[in-house]
Amino acid sequence: MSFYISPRFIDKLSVHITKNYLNLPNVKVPLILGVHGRKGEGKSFQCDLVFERMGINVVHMSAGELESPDAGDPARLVRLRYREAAEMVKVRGKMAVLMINDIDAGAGRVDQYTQYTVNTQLVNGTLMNIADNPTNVQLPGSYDAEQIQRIPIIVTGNDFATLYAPLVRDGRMEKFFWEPNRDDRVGIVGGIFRADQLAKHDIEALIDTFPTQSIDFFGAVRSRLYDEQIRQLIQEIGLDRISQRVVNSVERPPEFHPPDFSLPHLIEVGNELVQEQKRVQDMRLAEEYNKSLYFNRKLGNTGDSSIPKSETVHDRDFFRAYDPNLDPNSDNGSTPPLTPPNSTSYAGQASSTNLAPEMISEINLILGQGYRLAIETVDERRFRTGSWNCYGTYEGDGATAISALESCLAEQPRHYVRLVGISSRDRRRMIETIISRPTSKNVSV
Ligand SMILES: Nc1ncnc2c1ncn2[C@@H]1O[C@H](COP(=O)(O)OP(=O)(O)OP(=O)(O)O)[C@@H](O)[C@H]1O
Repeated sequence: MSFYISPRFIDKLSVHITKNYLNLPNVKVPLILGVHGRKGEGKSFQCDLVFERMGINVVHMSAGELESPDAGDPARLVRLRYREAAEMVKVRGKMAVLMINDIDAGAGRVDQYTQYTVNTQLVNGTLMNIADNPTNVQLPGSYDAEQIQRIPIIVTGNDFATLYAPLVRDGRMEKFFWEPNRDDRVGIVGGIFRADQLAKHDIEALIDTFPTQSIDFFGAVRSRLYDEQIRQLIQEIGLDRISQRVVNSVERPPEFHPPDFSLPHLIEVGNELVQEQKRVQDMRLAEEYNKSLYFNRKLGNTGDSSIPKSETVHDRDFFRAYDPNLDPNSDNGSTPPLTPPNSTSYAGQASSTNLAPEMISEINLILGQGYRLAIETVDERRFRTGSWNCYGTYEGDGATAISALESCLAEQPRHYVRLVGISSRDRRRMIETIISRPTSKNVSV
């Protein structure tokens, strides 16, 4: 099947790779190309398509190989794979690249709670070292005086800010932020459905119905269409015999007729997937609620990169909210006790309330700390600029706050709603938690 590759993607990769094989006079070429962007937008997939189109060899590494119980192993493996690629060029007479997928998952440091291991340090150091001396990459225990072929390295990832900053600097890594525009999306999704002969206007309509979804989503929709026939096959053969029929059979492999590729059916299947994403998201919100309650209050941790960075409440402020004895000027990073505060339980919690228990707990938590509670809302457009409106502020009485929140959620179902705990002493915003997101649109996970 011939897939679509974005021309911008081909251009960036082909120029980077070719440039690394040329001897440009007095030009220092970065060895690493970092392709970063949202998950599931086709970074790795398109890299492979470009390599295939260029007819070049690839040596792959993945995030999982960048960590090991034995310190030093991953860094050694990076060197080994790099040298393998250099050897390939020599033997096969073709360009080769070293491709490291999802590097931030293996060598990145997400926050101060992610362990920065010896391996993380060594992998970052090794890549820096290779970027600085690409023709002199040695394996431990031996020294090869002969120079080796310079091999361009392509890395993909979601958030390069988690990588060691000197590795990402311009002389070592050229950066390419991959965010498909509508034309790219139409081309790529058209490629996914090419064999099914979907009309261009149907593809456009499908993309416009799910504008926030990544490319990966549309591949999953296509795959889901075959489920009905597979279910039927299992029923016909029997659950106990399906294994033999599929894996170890003298019969011909089962055949499937083209499923229903009509636009309404695609949208129906897409909506099912969105519902499942939402369930995952809801679970994650609950988990984050619990985690953030005791550890940190970074609003950006919900995975929604559109949350403005200015919304971040610093951990120290949060802990200070729980421990007023902490010196407000101290920045010594001393670890606060990880025990939850004694939140005053709100005795009048109405059993008839429609609010989720987490929302009630959040209200209790804020009022229990003696803070003023503010309910703030914002529509989807203004959410990106962080222009929240105050719905109301409440003090002391939990019942009033609960009924106000109920009214707010009923009145503004298409808005983001957050609860804010404000210190009465200095009016600082000590806690901010988004407790509701728009239900009308598909918010991608
Ligand atoms: N050009 C394309 N043509 C057809 N399908 C594509 C294309 N690009 C991406 N896809 C589909 O999207 C899926 C996700 O792509 P890929 O794994 O490359 O995303 P990614 O951006 O690297 O994601 P992550 O950051 O999560 O690793 C692929 O498995 C494939 O099904």
